[in-house]
Amino acid sequence: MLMISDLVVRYPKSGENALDHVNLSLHKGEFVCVLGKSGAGKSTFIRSINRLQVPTSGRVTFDGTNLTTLSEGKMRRIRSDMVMIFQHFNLIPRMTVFQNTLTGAFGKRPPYKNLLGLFSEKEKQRGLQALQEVGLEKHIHKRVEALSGGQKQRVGIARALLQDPKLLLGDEPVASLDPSTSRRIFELLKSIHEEHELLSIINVHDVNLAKEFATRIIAFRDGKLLFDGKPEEVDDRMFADIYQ
Ligand SMILES: Nc1ncnc2c1ncn2[C@@H]1O[C@H](COP(=O)(O)OP(=O)(O)OP(=O)(O)O)[C@@H](O)[C@H]1O
Repeated sequence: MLMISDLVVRYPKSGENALDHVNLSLHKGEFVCVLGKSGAGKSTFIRSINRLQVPTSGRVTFDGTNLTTLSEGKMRRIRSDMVMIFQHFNLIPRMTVFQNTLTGAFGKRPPYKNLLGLFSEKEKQRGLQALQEVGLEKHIHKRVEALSGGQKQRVGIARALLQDPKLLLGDEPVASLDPSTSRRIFELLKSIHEEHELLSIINVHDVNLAKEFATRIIAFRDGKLLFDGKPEEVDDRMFADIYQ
């Protein structure tokens, strides 16, 4: 489903590659957690997949389409199959839970409808259903700025569901949350992943969360792919290698 071939990212004025000749093949149904110490390249990797970060060289192929050479218009269409969950939620603070959730449908609608904020009954029904899935149906009319961090991330996930994605990307989605809330968010992500048969690729700092939820773990060190394997293969020695 997703092929990463010889991917290199070098930021301007940097003497080193943030991602250094990475090769990976990732499949539908995999819940991939990405590990690595700060600066290892995790975020650059996630952002290169949906071309928020343009690769310096190499290739990202999604469902048979080479994204690296795609025009911005075609990329926008492909991006509507990909969704990103962010550390700081990226919600619109003054809008309600319901309004924020409905913006998830924007990528698949004509722009004038988005400008006018017109939503069909079917879209509204889908919004409500997504909020039920994340357990926020009682809060639909609250402004998101009044919510806790965990609730905000649930809105982020409901919004993602409205997009009906095939690929879920998470750039440190629990880094701003306490340990028990983080665990609940991972439980939710995993159940949504299974329910909607996604490929999920999620950066996480907490190795225990990765080991508990991932079906596959990859780890970067200095931009290079250091590990690619099963969660139980991340033993103390590998842990030390990743975080040395
Ligand atoms: N916009 C940028 N301009 C220049 N260098 C950058 C930029 N973004 C990241 N880098 C550098 O690229 C390397 C990889 O950064 P990246 O953010 O991908 O790491 P990370 O593993 O996600 O780190 P963290 O866990 O701290 O978020 C680092 O050396 C970082 O300093």
